[in-house]
Amino acid sequence: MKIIDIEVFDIRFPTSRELDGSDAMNPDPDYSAAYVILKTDDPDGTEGHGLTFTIGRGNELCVAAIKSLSYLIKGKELESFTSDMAGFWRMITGDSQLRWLGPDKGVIHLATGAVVNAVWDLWAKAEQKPLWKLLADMTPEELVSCVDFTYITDAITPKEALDMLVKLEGSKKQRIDDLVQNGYPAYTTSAGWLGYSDEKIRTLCREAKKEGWKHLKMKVGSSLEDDIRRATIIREEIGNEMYLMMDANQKWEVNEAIENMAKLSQFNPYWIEEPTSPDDIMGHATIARAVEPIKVASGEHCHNRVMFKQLIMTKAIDICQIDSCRVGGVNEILGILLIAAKYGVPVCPHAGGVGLCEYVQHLSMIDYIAISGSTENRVIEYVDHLHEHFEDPVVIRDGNYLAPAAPGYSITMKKESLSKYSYPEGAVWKEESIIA
Ligand SMILES: C[C@H](O)[C@@H](O)[C@@H](O)[C@H](O)C(=O)O
Ligand SMILES: [Mg+2]
Repeated sequence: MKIIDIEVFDIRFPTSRELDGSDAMNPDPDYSAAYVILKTDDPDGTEGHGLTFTIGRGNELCVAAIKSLSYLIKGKELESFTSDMAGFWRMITGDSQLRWLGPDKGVIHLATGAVVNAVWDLWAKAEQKPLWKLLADMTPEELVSCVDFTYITDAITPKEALDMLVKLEGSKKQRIDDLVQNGYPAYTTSAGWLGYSDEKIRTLCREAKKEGWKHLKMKVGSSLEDDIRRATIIREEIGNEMYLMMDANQKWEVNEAIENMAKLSQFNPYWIEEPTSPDDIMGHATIARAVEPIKVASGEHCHNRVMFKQLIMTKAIDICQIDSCRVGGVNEILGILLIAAKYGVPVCPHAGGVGLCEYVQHLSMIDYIAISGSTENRVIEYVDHLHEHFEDPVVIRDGNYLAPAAPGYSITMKKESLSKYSYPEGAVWKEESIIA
């Protein structure tokens, strides 16, 4: 199967109108996707779809970067990539001129996420399997051969990775059966957005409890007084049994984070997420020591495996929050999952955004099946937005993600949505400019 053309779309959803997705750092996000379709010469019309997530302005930069990368895959056979997946990833991230824009960070790496994920989607569709199953059916050798170990061999070598996977191989089938039957545990962020009124938070918390959620995440980082008022409301509604997580979205100085968490500890938070700059490894380590037993979580703005390696090896984070497109797609994620498993750090993927729930369910599932072999202390984020735009949206039952069955990486958007939400020419945005 040859990739003969690449289409790229600038898709934006006006979520800022209702303040869905709002937090202390990002008060008015428009959940957006730089969306790519790989067209092939397959007579059945098989396509690979992928996206990278942004929150609105600047999405056009990711679109442009995807176009810049596209010459690396256009006209190539899918098999030439899948026969050496680590080599494919090195090729995409190692272009002698484009690499200068990163390496492995920023807009060019977000674009890499979209392109790499589209190739994985295409492969899974060609094999007629959901992505998690494509990965689950690989031998330990095959799975390890998908990972580029450049710059992480001090944390884990290919041989160590292989030994870890071989140990879990015999019990894989049991975990697959468990997943298919029961799904993978999730937590909800849908009630806790910062821009919601107290009344709305109250209602959504009550509903979340009724729906059977066991974990709920709220936003903090506005004023401490405000955070305390909102946490009081939330605990009143959800009681003391449910886990409550807090997310500061990088708002605080290191010392401020420690002081504020001392005050917020009365609400018994399970973790504090992104307490400070995502690049501040020492700062995270300092906070983690000071706020124990509250855990420190981070990763949605962690741009590559090398940063994750440092955060994990220095025990700066207790919870690793991979983001399916902030890093360069499935290959790099597998490397991070391996590091996290070796050092015993649970992975709880970030999924606030569009399409991220659809993506990360596959990643947690393969982590459970073949890499960490555990769901203990692990939950996938869930947000209740925009799933209706996908052909194969996530399914939640009793607070668990059910294993997707359709072939691919679950990221194919409906044609009508691609057209209606295209920016700025789609109907939704035209309406907006008429109203304005
Ligand atoms: C702007 C976004 O909605 C963020 O608030 C969101 O990704 C958040 O950090 C999360 O953890 O879900
Ligand atoms: Mg977050």
